[in-house]
Amino acid sequence: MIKISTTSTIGRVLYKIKGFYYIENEEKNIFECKLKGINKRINRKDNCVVGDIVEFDPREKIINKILERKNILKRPLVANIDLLGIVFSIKSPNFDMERFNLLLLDCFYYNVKPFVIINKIDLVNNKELKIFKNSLSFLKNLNIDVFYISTITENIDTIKEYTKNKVTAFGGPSGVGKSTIINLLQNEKELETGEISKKLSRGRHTTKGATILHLNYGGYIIDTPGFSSLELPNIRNEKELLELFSEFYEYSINCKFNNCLHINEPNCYIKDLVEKNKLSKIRYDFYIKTYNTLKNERWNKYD
Ligand SMILES: Nc1nc2c(ncn2[C@@H]2O[C@H](COP(=O)(O)OP(=O)(O)OP(=O)(O)O)[C@@H](O)[C@H]2O)c(=O)[nH]1
Ligand SMILES: [Zn+2]
Repeated sequence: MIKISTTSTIGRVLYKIKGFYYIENEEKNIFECKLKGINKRINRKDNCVVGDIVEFDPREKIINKILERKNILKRPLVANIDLLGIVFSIKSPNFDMERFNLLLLDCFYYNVKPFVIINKIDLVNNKELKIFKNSLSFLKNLNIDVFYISTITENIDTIKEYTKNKVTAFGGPSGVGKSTIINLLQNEKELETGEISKKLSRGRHTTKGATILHLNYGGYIIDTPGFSSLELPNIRNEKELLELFSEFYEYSINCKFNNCLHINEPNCYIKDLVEKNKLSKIRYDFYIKTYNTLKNERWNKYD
């Protein structure tokens, strides 16, 4: 058991500048602290990161302990995210299904709950929108919520409601409207908590890392939309890959082989379902492609 001194307080790391951590306590006061030596011993970048919930001593200005994390993302390096908003535009730039699936895979791998925002629907007609929605119908099987929006022609109150009292990060390709959306969510806040916002923007100019911002309607937002990787996470084997395709899981007990990878095996129930349009071919093809990439570029090295 670690002894907690009487001055110890719990707070969240909002941002980090040159070895100083800016921690917010429950009363929304911000404290500048350093990391206690013992926590620094292993010299790693992820010792203490933005989003960490920490025990700190406000008098000594020292972080004593980092509490267990719910999750940690690598890019941006942030911990304890409740939601990741995957933002794409339907057009301009065109929607990119492969990249979209890669981001979903990242979410499952890092144990972050995703939701999807398809922006710029003002650029298509009703028919095009309907066809597009159909191509993303597989999200329902994955229990992923999706919002079709335009920051120009619609208000985004549904997204405010959804992110209320949550820690939300946004990711997606360049130019899809992430900053526009974040600004719309942020705007009212500027008026009410100008003081904190001033402090935070000071941090923003001097740090390249992630920053967490308040939402006036409750909750936080990560303002570094750096989660847009095209690289596969470190999936170590077939089993780990299959775990990231949860929609296959419940059906795979019907495959002839209980270790079926749903590739070339006979009597594969998953392949049957895909042929009958009962499982998304888009997702299945992405699975096969990912499997092949990992097998050729990573796993065979350990054979
Ligand atoms: N037609 C249309 N344009 C939009 C919409 N939302 C944003 N835009 C425009 O799209 C462009 C890119 O928006 P940003 O918010 O800068 O996109 P971003 O995703 O933050 O881009 P990066 O900062 O490069 O990652 C801007 O010119 C916006 O005005 C929308 O709903 N419809
Ligand atoms: Zn199978």
